[in-house]
Parts: sequence; C-alpha cells; structure tokens
Amino acid sequence: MREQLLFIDGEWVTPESGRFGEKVNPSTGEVSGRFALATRKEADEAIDAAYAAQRKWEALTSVERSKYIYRLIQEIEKDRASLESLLIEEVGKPRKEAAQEVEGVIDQLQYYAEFARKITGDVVEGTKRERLILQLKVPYGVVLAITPWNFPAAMVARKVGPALVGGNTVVLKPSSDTPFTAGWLVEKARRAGFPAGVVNLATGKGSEIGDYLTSHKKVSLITLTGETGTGVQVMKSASSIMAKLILELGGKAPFIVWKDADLELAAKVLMWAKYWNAGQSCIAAERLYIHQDVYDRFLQLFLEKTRRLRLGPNGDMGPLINGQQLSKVNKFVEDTVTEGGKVLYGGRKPDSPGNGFFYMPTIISNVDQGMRIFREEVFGPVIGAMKVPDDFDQVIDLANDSDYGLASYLFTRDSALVLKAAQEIKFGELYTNMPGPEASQGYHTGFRMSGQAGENSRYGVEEYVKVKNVYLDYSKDPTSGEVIPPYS
Ligand SMILES: NC(=O)C1=CN([C@@H]2O[C@H](COP(=O)(O)OP(=O)(O)OC[C@H]3O[C@@H](n4cnc5c(N)ncnc54)[C@H](OP(=O)(O)O)[C@@H]3O)[C@@H](O)[C@H]2O)C=CC1
Ligand SMILES: O=C(O)[C@H](O)CO
Repeated sequence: MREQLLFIDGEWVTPESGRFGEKVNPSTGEVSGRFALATRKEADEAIDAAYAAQRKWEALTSVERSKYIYRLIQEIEKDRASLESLLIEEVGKPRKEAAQEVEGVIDQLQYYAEFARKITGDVVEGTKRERLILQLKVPYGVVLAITPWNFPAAMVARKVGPALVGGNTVVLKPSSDTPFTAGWLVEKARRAGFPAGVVNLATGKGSEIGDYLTSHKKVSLITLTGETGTGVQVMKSASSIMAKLILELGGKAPFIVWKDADLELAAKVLMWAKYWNAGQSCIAAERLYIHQDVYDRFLQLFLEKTRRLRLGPNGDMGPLINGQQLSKVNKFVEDTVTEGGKVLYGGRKPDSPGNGFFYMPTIISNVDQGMRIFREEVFGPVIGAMKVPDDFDQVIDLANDSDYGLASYLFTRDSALVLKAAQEIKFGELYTNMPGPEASQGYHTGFRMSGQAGENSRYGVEEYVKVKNVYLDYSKDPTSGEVIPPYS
C-alpha cells in the first residue's frame, strides 16, 4: 500500500492534520494507497518556499537551470519502467499507452530544456536617437501548476518544464485521482538536485484547497489542465490576485469523414482518436460527421475494428478513471437512446469487468446536432455518428457549432477542402488525414470554452515569461524637447 506525503521546501513532510486521501486502482476497484491532504497552512508553506527560492532560481542562467532539467530527464530514464507501471496502476493504461506517455514526458522536458538561451527579448529604438528600450523576458515568480488525471505525468512535464526553464518556481497540485504519478516525478526532481523550494507538491482536494491556492497573493501564474467548469472556477478565484492564467480545458472534437476520404485510414485513425486512453482525452473524437455517400460503408468498417478491441491491462483499452466517470459515461448513452440514438455496439459495462471501471467501446447512430452527446464532453469510449449532406460549408458550420474548440479531424483527399477547413475551422488544432496527439513543438490551445493561452511550442514557452520594458536615455539633456513644466 503506497503512502505519499507533501513535498515542501526540499523535504517530504507529514501532513499536520494527519489527513490522507485514498486512491483506488481503476482496473481493480481496490484501494492502492493514500496521499497527504494539505491544509491551508501547508499550502502557505509550499507557496512561501517557492516564493523564497524564486529569486535565486531566477538568478541562475537559463543554461544552469536547464542542466537541472537534463538531470531530471536522466533520473526518469534510469527508472522509466517504474513510471510506466505506476501509470498502469493509477490510470489503468495499457502498457503501450503508459510507455507512450513516459516517452512524452521525456520529449517535453527535453524540448523545454533546449530553450536555454533562446527565450530572448528585444532592443527597440526610443523616441529620440539617444534613447533605447530594452524589452526583457522575465519570469512571473511562483507558478501554481494544477494537473488532471488523464495524462498525469505528461501534464506535469508540460507545465513544470517551461515554468522552470523560464526562471519560475513551482507548486504542483495534481489530480486527487493520480497523486502518486506527480509524487514520483517530484522525487526524481529531488534526486536531480533541484534547490529546495524550486519544486513543491501540495496534494489535496481541489474542492477543499483549490480556491485558497488560486487566490494566494504570492502566486503569479496559474496553469490548469482540467474540465471547463474547473477553469471557470479558477478564473473567478484568481481574479482576486490577477494571476496570469493558462487554461487547457475541455474538448469536443469533430471527426469529419468526407466522400473522397481514404476510409481505411480514417477508420484506423478513429480507433486511436476515440479509444486512446479509453476516450479520456481532451483531443478525443467526440462527434462523428460522415458524408452521406460513405456513411454505411464507413460505419461498418469502424464497427468491425471496434468489435476487435480488447479491454484490460494487456489489451487495447483500459478502464475509466473512477466510478463517477463510469456512471457519467453510461448516463450519456442512456440519454442519447432516450433522444432517439441507436446503439450499434457497446453501451454498457463488459460482461466480466471484475470491480474495475471498464466500459465497452460504444458507437451510436442516428445522432443529431442537438443531442446532449454532441453538446457536452463525454470523456469516455463513446461516440455518436451523424450523416451529413454533400455540403462542405454546412459541415464546417456543424463542426464550429460547439462550446469547445480544441482539436478537430478531417479526412478528405481534396487539398482545396483541407485548406478551406484550415482557414474556417475554429479549433486550436486541425489534424488532416492523420492521428494526433499534439507535438511538443505544436502550440496546444483552444477556442471558446476550451481555455485560454496555451502550452507547447515556442508560443507556449513564452506564456511563462513576461515582457518588461526598460527605457534608457544617454543624451546630455534627457528632458530636452519634452513637455515638462518649468520646476524653477
Ligand atoms: N485541454 C487540454 O489539454 C486537456 C484538458 N483536459 C480536460 O481535463 C478534464 C479531465 O481531467 P480532470 O482531472 O477530471 O479535470 P478536473 O477539472 O476535475 O480536475 C483538474 C484539476 O483541477 C483540480 N481542481 C478541481 N477543482 C478545483 C478548484 N476549484 N480550484 C483549483 N483546482 C481545482 C483537480 O483537483 P482534484 O482532483 O483534487 O479535484 C485537478 O487537479 C477533461 O474535461 C479534459 O477535457 C484533460 C487533458 C488535457
Ligand atoms: O489531449 C489530452 O488530453 C492531452 O493534451 C494529451 O494529448
């Protein structure tokens, strides 16, 4: 049975309240460990430690800071099998997906460490010949990184990497569904020799300490990946401190199969886009739009592939993260049937799920734009399918008709349609005739309720530093020609 403490100012500390949360293994339904629940006092201690350490951390060169990140990568690589096993235990990921996520952690940290010496400012001319303006890129200070449970290691790397290389210090608040993955990475940072206070871990229920953390006066930047509702709550709470916000929220990706698409390719990609991480991904295909000419053929192709999907740790798809999500996903199916949808496959727990939170891959036909399953994020291995007419403008409108705007997918051999969608689809990402996920060098960002700002790519790294302007005047009389009252 695992037990995890808080990590504050370079040490693992026992929670003063003695309170711990329980973590349940989603594949077995059994308690796999317990993790410390931080109090407000411990939230203060973690933030104070980050605040105290930040000046010295900023004073290092970016090359010196990146060397810590390279050492962290080495620590992870030395012990990557145990992180893979932890992802299987905490999230229920099939081994190949767990291995993929560990690769993603390393790739992202490597990508950010390489920004040493490359986060550069500008020198621009002033309002006189003898004036210059230095535009420096400086860290915000203390970064509060709040991470989700679906890619619990990769999401930590995506936030901690750019924050640290930019000269910020970090307080990490992971999902209460995946506390141990975050703790594993924090322990590797300790072994990599990060100075005390640079990286801190404050586990605890978002509903209990979330508002306190996100309204703390010493927090300057909050980066959250989570549900849109959580993002809204964080925006409200953070308004009292006017913290910079990076919000990576929910998705409702349209998956468009046009009449000239390579159907075999589209079906193969849809198997990834829908069932990767059991559909618990913000870039998962959530709305299937199929051209009327290929509707029956494509659905049959997708159905045949879905039938062959094997559930379980050594299979192709794991469980949902907890019982609450399992009920939520099943309710989506029930509601869709009530609204007129027709379940072609799945729509229930598998025959022998054990006590795990497994749910069958599910395809529902006869779905229309107004149904709940096309409006709200399902976040599970369920997709509704809708037949669309031979009108590409109408399909673009259907795709854009969503509160979300993160990822989207288009399959057509017509390059003119690809370019038309590139300009007219209002989503942060458009994958054309290919699978995702987003690359470290791709800017992961969304329109509408999918969040604001973004992460990854040089744009994402720049989100973690602020432009500061320094005005210089080297003339003999800096006030000459200025509108300054005579102070005689
Ligand atoms: N845009 C993107 O890149 C991605 C978006 N997501 C989205 O994340 C969601 C799934 O992740 P999930 O963890 O369930 O999301 P949640 O919003 O439930 O939780 C995300 C994080 O926010 C914390 N939290 C909850 N309430 C508050 C609060 N009031 N103040 C501060 N923090 C709070 C949670 O802590 P606790 O667990 O203790 O409640 C958790 O650490 C999906 O909607 C998915 O679309 C997921 C991955 C990528
Ligand atoms: O989509 C997600 O949930 C993450 O960004 C990983 O791709």
